[in-house]
Amino acid sequence: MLLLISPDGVEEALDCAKAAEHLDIVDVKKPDEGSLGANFPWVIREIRDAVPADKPVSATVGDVPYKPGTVAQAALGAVVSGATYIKVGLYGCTTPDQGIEVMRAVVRAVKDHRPDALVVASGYADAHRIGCVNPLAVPDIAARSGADAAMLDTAVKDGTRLFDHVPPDVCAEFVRLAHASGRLAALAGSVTQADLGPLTRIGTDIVGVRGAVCEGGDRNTGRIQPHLVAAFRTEMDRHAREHTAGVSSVR
Ligand SMILES: O=C[C@H](O)COP(=O)(O)O
Repeated sequence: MLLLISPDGVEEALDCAKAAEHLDIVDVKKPDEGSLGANFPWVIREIRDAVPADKPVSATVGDVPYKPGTVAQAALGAVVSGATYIKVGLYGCTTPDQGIEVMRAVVRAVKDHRPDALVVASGYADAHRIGCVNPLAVPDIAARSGADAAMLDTAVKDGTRLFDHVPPDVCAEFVRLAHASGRLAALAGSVTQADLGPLTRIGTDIVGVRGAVCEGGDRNTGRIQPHLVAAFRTEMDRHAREHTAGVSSVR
């Protein structure tokens, strides 16, 4: 499982750079503009320059409306600015067809410019609170639009967690559906170390984290702490080892 960490700007990205050996992807967002709030192009560029070249930079395009042209242009802005994972939060899409239309436009805009960039279709575990597409529709939206990954995050950051809205067995189905069409499965939403056991067991490819590696566990008032990133990774590695040992002992 890969660890994606979301700093809120250049200063925090520098703290991520100090913990670079413990993380896999640096994810640029602007939390005060929403769960998947988009940051400025120059911030993406500065963060790309600040983190080691072997660490991919991801950028969120926003909690987007059902406006395929607008979103495609924003996605192109993110990839031109140096991000190679482009995440789109399908906030304003109320049906799978709308999600597919938006994501097809994003895939074309991104891959025309940079074919090796990865496009991530993100839904929300608490979709019922905002009226957007059902979480289990997201893997199919990713598959039918040509996106590379299906993701879930929480839309409302009020302390409720991924598993409060989509329990582990449903997340397992999400991962299964994503894998069945050859997509990666990414999960996030106030994930803590306590969630790493189930996330590992169900085969999650990428876990996205911010609050759990911020001072005081607070994604808004706390800053990312390199030692918390290291501790999170240690716990991920422990679960990965235990899972591998468990799988081989039942063979
Ligand atoms: O993409 C990952 C998100 O930034 C997760 O943030 P969070 O752990 O504070 O919910």
